[in-house]
Amino acid sequence: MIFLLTTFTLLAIACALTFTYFNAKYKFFTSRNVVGPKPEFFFGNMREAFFKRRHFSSIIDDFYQMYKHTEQIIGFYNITTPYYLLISPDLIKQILVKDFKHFRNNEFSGLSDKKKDPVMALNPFVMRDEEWKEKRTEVASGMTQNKLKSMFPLVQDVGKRFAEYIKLELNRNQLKSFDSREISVRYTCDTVSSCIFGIDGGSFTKKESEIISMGNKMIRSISDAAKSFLPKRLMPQDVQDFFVYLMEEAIKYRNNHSISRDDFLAHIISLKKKKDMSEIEMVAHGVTFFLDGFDTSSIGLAPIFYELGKNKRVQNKLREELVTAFPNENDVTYDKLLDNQYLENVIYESLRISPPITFANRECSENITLELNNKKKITIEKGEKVIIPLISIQQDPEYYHDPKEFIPERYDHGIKEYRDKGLLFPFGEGPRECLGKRFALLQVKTAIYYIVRNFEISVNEELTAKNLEIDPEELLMNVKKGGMWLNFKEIEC
Ligand code: HEM
Repeated sequence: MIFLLTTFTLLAIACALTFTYFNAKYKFFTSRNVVGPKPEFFFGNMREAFFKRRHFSSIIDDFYQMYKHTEQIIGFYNITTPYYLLISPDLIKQILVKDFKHFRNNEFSGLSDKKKDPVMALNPFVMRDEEWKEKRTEVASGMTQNKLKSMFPLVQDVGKRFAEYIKLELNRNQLKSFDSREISVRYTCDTVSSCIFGIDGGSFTKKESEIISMGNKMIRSISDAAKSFLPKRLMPQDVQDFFVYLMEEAIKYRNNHSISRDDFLAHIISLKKKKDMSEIEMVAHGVTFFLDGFDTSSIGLAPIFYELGKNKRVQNKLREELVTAFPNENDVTYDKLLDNQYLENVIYESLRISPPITFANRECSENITLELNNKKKITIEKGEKVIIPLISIQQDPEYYHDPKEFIPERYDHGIKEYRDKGLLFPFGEGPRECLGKRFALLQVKTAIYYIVRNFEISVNEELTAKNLEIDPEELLMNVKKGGMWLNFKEIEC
């Protein structure tokens, strides 16, 4: 009896303490006079994301819709962690650009442990403060216009092989449907393999190439670690060994064959000489390029094919534009392809509707007081977290008429206008903007060119969900549940 009573009392105390703990946590925003949705015990405002019923960004979008007419900034809880959600484009620009020094790190900064995870810890995405600045500059200087120009023939070669691959598959089976993401991964994997390691990734000749399976293993491991928000090893040892080996072989090959090319590998080799860089640092730069160039770019490319498949008017107009601008294969130059306005509009319109990264986040590094329109002031303190709902802004009917519709002509007067107003930022904004933006655009434009010139694309409505949703299993990335299935018909033009 005494035992039962003691157990019962201890349980009651534990419950009371837990309840008090959660309650205290949920006073964070009320104590600061910041409004937001009411949290519920344990889950905060993220019950559906916790059970993977909905994607984090869809839930954030509900909050955005709830408060967009009344607030510039609100607060919500992920379990017990408070997050500020920025609603006003002006405030977003302020935090990403003007007050960057107060928000120079993102939440994933410091996620990986330098000793356990030497390669991933050197990726600018997870680095902080001065170290971040140094590494970002090192990677960015390997992606200048000149270097990208010298990589263009390599990307072009993969673009041609991409079209050949689809033709070959269609010859085998005319009725075959392709998962847009799956074919996009094959293409992006081979472009980065060629540009960084100087190798053929084999994505168009093998069912699953080794480099794709290593890339996928790395992505799974990062995603698991990010979900737990604990410092963990992001890159499994066998994946690290694989990339170390690739880098060693690439450098050996280049030295033994006296190849001189102004590309990313040449940049890494020159950094080694200049800065006495270790082998791991060299591999880390290669992996930074590989990781996003393979994964994020494919997530950005897949919906472009899908939108073109759904919108025959835009697809035909784009094809006509490309045929007029590039009557012959020799006319396809780096400058002309990158300058093609309609192609750029098509890409940005798809990135507006389906940005691969649906929200950006920042961690406050120096206290700051924000003055809001209603004269209210909010102080965000060091260590506190802020979310920028990229996808919600980009789909807000207040800023875009028919926001779900794919209308590249919206940018006929320029994309800059939307960017300047803080309404279009699929690559983020400010000093921490996507480091590979220029390479990504080159990669995506080349793929679209070769596919649209060679095929008529249509959506397989039977295999593709009517209302495409973001897969709730994904933490950050906008991968569509069930995939986007496409049919291709070879054409001559
Ligand atoms: C369509 C393709 C891509 C999209 C839409 C995209 C988008 C983004 C976004 C939204 C961010 C976060 C920006 C922020 O927090 O403000 C980011 C960061 C980053 N991206 Fe990309 N990205 C793409 C491709 C690439 C490629 C090809 C590379 C490398 C070659 C790359 C390298 C990076 C790196 C290193 C960061 C972290 C930058 C930092 O924290 O300083 N991305 N990207």
